[in-house]
Amino acid sequence: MAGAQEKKPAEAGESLVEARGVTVRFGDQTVLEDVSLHVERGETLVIIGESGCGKTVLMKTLIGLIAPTEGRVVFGGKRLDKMGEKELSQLRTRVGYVFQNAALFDSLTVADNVAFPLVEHGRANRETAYQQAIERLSAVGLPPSVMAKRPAELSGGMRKRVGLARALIVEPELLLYDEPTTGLDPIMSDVINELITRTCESSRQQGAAVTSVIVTHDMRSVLKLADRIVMLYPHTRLEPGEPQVIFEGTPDEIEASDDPRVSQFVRGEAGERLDEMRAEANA
Ligand SMILES: Nc1ncnc2c1ncn2[C@@H]1O[C@H](COP(=O)(O)OP(=O)(O)OP(=O)(O)O)[C@@H](O)[C@H]1O
Repeated sequence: MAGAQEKKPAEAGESLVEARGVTVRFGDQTVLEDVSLHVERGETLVIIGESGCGKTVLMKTLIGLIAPTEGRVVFGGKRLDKMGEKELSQLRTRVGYVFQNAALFDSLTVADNVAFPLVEHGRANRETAYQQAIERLSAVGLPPSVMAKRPAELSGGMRKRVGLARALIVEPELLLYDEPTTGLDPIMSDVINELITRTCESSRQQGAAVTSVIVTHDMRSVLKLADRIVMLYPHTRLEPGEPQVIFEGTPDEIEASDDPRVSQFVRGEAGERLDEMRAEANA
């Protein structure tokens, strides 16, 4: 927490990406309704909320992997819906995505997985990319012995670190993390959090502070990493007219929140949820 308070966004107030009145529907299911948020350059924004409330959908919408049904997304001052496929794919080269399940290619070695984005974007030949992959893997604490292995031969914590190395190799301006610690033991979770913190710090020291958006349920990660937190509430459980973003603020503010929906989540208490879920399942 102290660490989170000391951190300062590089250019506070300037948005890198903004969602403005975003609604996302899949068929007749509304996942997001009229959601607005901004991500400031250089900050670490953490998106929390219960499973299925639309956190991943929101994160994918921010980089144009999902197009909003209504509303718009503005990235670096430009509307995504006005960009062509070429411009969108160029924009995505500025983004590193650490997927929930690491999303590695099983048929490639660990080193080739990490080198892949550089080769794919034509930013390095295979040999140079491979050398850089080795450096990135060593920076996340993976020994040379894993380079030639296949992802399936690694533990979950190792795969997450490979996924992080692959996202970092393009030196992104925006890093998106989808549940980076899910499924890991507390020590390995903290290792991942420490790597995320160090990535932010070293980018700041180099004068090009990375902007990070992290989706997580893990309150330890939230309190350790967040400059700012946004909490989403499931659309199905909102009263008509209620906003879907039910909290926006700092780690200190969320701990002091008197909204029972927020404090219940922060404390990890089920409250009436089991009975509500049974009622929903029987409806
Ligand atoms: N491409 C898609 N097509 C149809 N429905 C989708 C699609 N992507 C997500 N959904 C639905 O949108 C809802 C929100 O999904 P999302 O993955 O954003 O939730 P989440 O808050 O990230 O959940 P979790 O914490 O469990 O990962 C879910 O009901 C999901 O089934």
